[in-house]
Amino acid sequence: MSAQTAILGAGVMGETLLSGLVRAGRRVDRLMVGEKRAERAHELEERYGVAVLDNRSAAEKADTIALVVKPQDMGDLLDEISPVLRPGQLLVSLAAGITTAFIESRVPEGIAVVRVMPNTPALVDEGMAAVSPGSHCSEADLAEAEALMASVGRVLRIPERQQDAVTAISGSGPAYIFFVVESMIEAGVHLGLPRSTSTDLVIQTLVGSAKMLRETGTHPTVLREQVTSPGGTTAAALRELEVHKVRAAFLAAMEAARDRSRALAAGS
Ligand SMILES: NC(=O)C1=CN([C@@H]2O[C@H](COP(=O)(O)OP(=O)(O)OC[C@H]3O[C@@H](n4cnc5c(N)ncnc54)[C@H](OP(=O)(O)O)[C@@H]3O)[C@@H](O)[C@H]2O)C=CC1
Ligand SMILES: O=C(O)[C@@H]1CCC=N1
Repeated sequence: MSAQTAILGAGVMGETLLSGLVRAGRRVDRLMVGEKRAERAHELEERYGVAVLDNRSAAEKADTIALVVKPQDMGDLLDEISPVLRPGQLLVSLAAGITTAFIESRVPEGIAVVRVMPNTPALVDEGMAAVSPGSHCSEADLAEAEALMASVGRVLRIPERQQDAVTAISGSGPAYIFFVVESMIEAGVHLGLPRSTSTDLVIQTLVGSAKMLRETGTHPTVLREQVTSPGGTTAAALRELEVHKVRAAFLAAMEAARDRSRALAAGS
């Protein structure tokens, strides 16, 4: 992996990546952060002991540059750092919607670009990241981006045309799961359980179910059928979920996320 890595944009995702790299044992003197706000820069310096610079200085010094600003800010950021970029550097974009072609069109010819869709479980080293190479990207560049993301979870290599769908599934996915968890906790409270009891029950049920999926490799339909006793409680509940079209709602939600990712690519 390259000697120096810069993270430009230290919000939720940028800090998640930074903290993961530090946890994975990356030397902080090989990490830099680009941040405009003095207060936030101070906070990150205090918390991680990392050098916080202006974007241009960080980009100039780094071998690998992670771009972690909002999609709407990407054009301005690229215009800011483009004058100091040189062939041999690697740009790794974590932004939803933004294509490698867009980035390549804003930086000097020949710079390697990798597009990544990460997710926030990277904060606990259980991230899921999908990576796609741009047009000037070598196998070594792609491996470098994969190694960066592998420090905070699993990595999958995908064609860039699948990135908008991936964003809708694993990028936004944690939010859908948290929404389901919130809903189940509230339902437990409605049924008369203390909030803390309901919360414990729901979280352990989620963790146990996720572990079954991962460790047994059994299809979710089979696992669901194993819980569903004939004429029992689960069947009664699942009937309500079908009546309320929850399956169709998930499909519509993820189509909306996919379409929003495409719209971000178009600059809206
Ligand atoms: N959050 C998530 O779950 C995921 C996010 N992503 C992607 O990660 C990117 C960041 O998202 P997220 O972390 O949630 O957003 P945040 O708003 O939390 O973070 C963006 C950060 O970038 C900073 N920033 C804006 N402009 C610049 C600039 N020119 N130079 C340096 N820093 C800048 C912002 O500072 P300020 O607030 O001062 O403007 C903010 O701290 C997005 O592109 C998003 O699509 C991808 C997958 C999952
Ligand atoms: O909501 C968003 O746009 C970002 C991208 C995927 C998850 N969060």
